[in-house]
Amino acid sequence: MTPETHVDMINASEKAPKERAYVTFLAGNGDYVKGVVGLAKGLRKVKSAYPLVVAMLPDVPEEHREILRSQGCIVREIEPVHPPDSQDAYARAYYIINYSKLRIWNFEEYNKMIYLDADIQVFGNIDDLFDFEDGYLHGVLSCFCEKIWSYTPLYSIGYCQYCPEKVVWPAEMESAPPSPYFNAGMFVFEPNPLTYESLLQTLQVTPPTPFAEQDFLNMFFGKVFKPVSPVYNLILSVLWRHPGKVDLESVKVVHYCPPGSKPWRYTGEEPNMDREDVKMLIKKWWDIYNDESLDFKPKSPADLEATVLESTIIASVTEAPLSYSPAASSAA
Ligand SMILES: O=c1ccn([C@@H]2O[C@H](COP(=O)(O)OP(=O)(O)O[C@H]3O[C@H](CO)[C@H](O)[C@H](O)[C@H]3O)[C@@H](O)[C@H]2O)c(=O)[nH]1
Ligand SMILES: O[C@H]1[C@H](O)[C@@H](O)[C@H](O)[C@@H](O)[C@H]1O
Ligand SMILES: [Mn+2]
Repeated sequence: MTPETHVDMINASEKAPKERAYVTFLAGNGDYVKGVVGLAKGLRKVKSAYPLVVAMLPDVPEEHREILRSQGCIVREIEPVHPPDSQDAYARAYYIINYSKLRIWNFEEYNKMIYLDADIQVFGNIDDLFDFEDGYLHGVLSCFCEKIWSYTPLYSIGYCQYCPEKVVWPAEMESAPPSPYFNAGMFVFEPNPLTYESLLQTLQVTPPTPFAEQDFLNMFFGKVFKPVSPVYNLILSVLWRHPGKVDLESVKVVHYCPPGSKPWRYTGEEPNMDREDVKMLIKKWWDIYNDESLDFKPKSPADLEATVLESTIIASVTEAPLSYSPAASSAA
């Protein structure tokens, strides 16, 4: 290889130390692939120095993998992780999808990664999160105010981590206030084979709970969780549940979590979806998604080939496609 060709081949991912990457997760043949494309373009827009790995289940069609490779993503197939007990087919699909996320702890060639859900968009550079203290799992607190939490005693007394001072903890309540609980749509973690094995073994003796891997990860990493500012994962509903808590101007990451807020399915009909701030954030997501100048542009055919080559297959298991709808997250 001549020095010139080498210079030609350098792209953002090659300039960065190999051992850091963003990672997202994709399952099924539905429209979450649009979320991943949007995220890849968003990371490019804010000039992230690190590549985006897409951990995906075998049921993601080749056509979608191709779209992601052409957007510069590193495609990595993962084996589904099955929940310990048998549930009905619908709940089972929900648990398999969410627990499979645990495979990312096995991405040993990286020593630090930032996980982002596919329904997340970055509006500011968050590479600084990689420099947060090693040995901890960094994430943003969940808000307990949405109806999806109504099965918990927390919800019935109106307790939320965003305003703990609002509720005096009732003496008759059996338990103490919960320890800090993070939203599993964004977290900074360190892949490690021992942690990975321990995660999978612990999962096999842990009965599934409604928030699946989010509950599980909170339990598993409880002692090493460090909360970071909500600007690194603004759960959209915090805008109306805790107005004034987060300054939209300073927000770097938006999580289109509440029902009806996935930008690629947005109709504006669900509760709160007609708010001006929500409409503005939906538009900003589409502006990035539609911006052709943010498409991945390999500097040379060799550059494209390098991206494709990095997309190695970890494991391939032939399984019947999973059927899942996000509504299951509340029903499970
Ligand atoms: O059919 C699907 C469903 C989900 N996903 C992936 O799984 C992620 C999690 O799903 P949602 O974003 O729809 O879930 P929510 O953000 O609404 O719910 C929250 O709870 C979930 C578990 O109930 C997860 O922990 C999630 O990270 C957390 O933010 C998606 O972003 C996407 O990356 C798919 O690829 N295909
Ligand atoms: O904070 C969020 C929020 O409350 C969502 O409604 C719920 O889906 C998530 O699981 C949670 O982490
Ligand atoms: Mn999400």
